[in-house]
Amino acid sequence: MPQPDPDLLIDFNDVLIRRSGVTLVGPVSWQVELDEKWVVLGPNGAGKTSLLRIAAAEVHPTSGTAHVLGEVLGRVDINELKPRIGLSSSALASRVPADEKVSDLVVSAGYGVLGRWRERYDKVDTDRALDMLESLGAEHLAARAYGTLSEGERKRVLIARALMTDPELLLLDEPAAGLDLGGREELVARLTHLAMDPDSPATVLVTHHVEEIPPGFTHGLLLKEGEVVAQGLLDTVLTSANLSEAFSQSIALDKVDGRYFARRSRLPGRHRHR
Ligand SMILES: Nc1ncnc2c1ncn2[C@@H]1O[C@H](COP(=O)(O)OP(=O)(O)OP(=O)(O)O)[C@@H](O)[C@H]1O
Repeated sequence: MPQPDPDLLIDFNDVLIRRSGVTLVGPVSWQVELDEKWVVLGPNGAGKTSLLRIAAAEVHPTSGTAHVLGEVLGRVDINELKPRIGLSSSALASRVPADEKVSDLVVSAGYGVLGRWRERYDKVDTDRALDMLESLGAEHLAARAYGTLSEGERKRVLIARALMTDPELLLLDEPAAGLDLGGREELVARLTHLAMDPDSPATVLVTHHVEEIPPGFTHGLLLKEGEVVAQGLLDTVLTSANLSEAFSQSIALDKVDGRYFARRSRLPGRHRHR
């Protein structure tokens, strides 16, 4: 087996997941480098979350080779790998107890647990948790119970938690899902700030919507029915032709101030008068 490239945080070669004889995603070959911010985009059921779960070291591929942070999945102790990966997902969100205090939820990531674990945490850790909350505009929520937060506040708190361990790789699965316009725009602004920070980790953001892509993201992987439609630099991947192929309808795409906006386009000639 070839030696892992130290500059590649994700290095998948012909990775495929099959369950009950059905291919969920793959074969996908995909490389993510140190300073890259990727968007994984595609319609419902395209295999985005399945791919992200391999990157999060939560599942092994059925076939192909997956290196994550230079380690081969299947050979490395996943418990050693996980603190190096920051993950925010709805699956994780649904496991947070409603009475969990926000500051405890964030600080406990540093101890590799969900929920309060120690009676007292080290001051350096509680300070860092507050810093992470502040970077997501959520420091005022530190003393609140998680169950009392709005959807947008929960998303930002979970991203603060994902950043707590200073991960080498940040994985965000549909961070804007369920947010209203204001909440989405607030989150996009925070993620833009993060993406522009030269010290921020390599990031993979999964979404269905091009409107949720923060400026500063560099690369895209477009999936349809488990297969790659296009991948590479974001502007070359996000085209009307590629989106139309992925979403199986004619899509028009605009880019304004670094943001993307998509809509269904009229079929050619349909509106013409004879
Ligand atoms: N354990 C499983 N057994 C069988 N099929 C599964 C399993 N897990 C996922 N699938 C199927 O695999 C396909 C890909 O699912 P996945 O969640 O990766 O897609 P997705 O692109 O993230 O979708 P969405 O945008 O709707 O969240 C879907 O058709 C889903 O029903």
